[in-house]
Amino acid sequence: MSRSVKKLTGLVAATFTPLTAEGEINLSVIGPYIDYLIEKQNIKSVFINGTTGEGSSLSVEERKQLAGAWCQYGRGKLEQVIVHVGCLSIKDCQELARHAASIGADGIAVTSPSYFKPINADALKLFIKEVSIFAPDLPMYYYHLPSMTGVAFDAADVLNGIEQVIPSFQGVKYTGTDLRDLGQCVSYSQSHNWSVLFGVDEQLLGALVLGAHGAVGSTYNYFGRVVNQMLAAFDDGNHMQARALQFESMEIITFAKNLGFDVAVNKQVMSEVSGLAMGPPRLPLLPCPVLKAQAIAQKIKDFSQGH
Ligand SMILES: CC(=O)N[C@@H]([C@@H](O)[C@H](O)[C@H](O)CO)[C@@H](O)CC(=O)C(=O)O
Repeated sequence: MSRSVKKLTGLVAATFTPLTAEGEINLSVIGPYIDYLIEKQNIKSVFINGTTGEGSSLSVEERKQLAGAWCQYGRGKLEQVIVHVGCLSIKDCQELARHAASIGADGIAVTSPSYFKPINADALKLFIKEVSIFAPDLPMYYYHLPSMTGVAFDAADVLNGIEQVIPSFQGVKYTGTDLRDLGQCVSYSQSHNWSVLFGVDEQLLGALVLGAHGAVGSTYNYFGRVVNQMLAAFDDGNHMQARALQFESMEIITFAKNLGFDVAVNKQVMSEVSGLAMGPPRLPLLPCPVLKAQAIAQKIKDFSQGH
């Protein structure tokens, strides 16, 4: 990798993909969405086309158009646009990686394929390497997501020695709850100056204690401003304050989970809280009843107003 790397830290919003009522991608929302994240949520970096963004339900062409719009409208406003390029076909991953490099993205991330699965960490490393060579100058992040991919070998095993095969490797987005494995990722990353970003929003404080450098998550879209206060309290050594804020976010997420909190519900919640028209989810996800989203959104608004 030739250019110097901006280390990815702090809160990163895993963005939703705006769709029209007819189910087509709605690029007109991206500009106002970026302004909303910066002005109302104090969020300056995004992770697009991931789980929250229904990336696996989008065509390669749609993913390219979205990545193009995020990079175009985010230029000079956002600090980092990370493009998730994970797909079942390595050819699609490679095409998306090459495209991300051509539009000036700041990094790419890849999940493990989840239909034909790698048989071990070495096979997954090889897969990530074969994607990375299509964007050799872009920081590459492994997106560890065992709950969705079913690929559950330790992320630390994937990181171990990966710098020898992928010079552009820069860290891991860890969406899992195994704190032993997470800690080992942080430990290994230290000597490489890589980033470990945590992806379970309701457990972020535990990950910060272990040394995570930031977080990528859906809830930072609508309460990132308050979670930034939690990060500041933690950095100041005010653990009581940090814990109180994490408890409040836990309570909201638990409330939402008890109502059935999938990406479709989450997307409608974002529309209710932000006023941006995120539109429906794409099948197989089903639209969320508005009253359910409004109940969750009200909790979020109360949380935000209280801070
Ligand atoms: C499985 C899942 O969707 N996890 C979310 C979390 O932000 C999650 O919505 C939150 O912790 C609430 O459970 C993120 O990690 C996903 C994410 O970063 C992405 O959209 O790629």
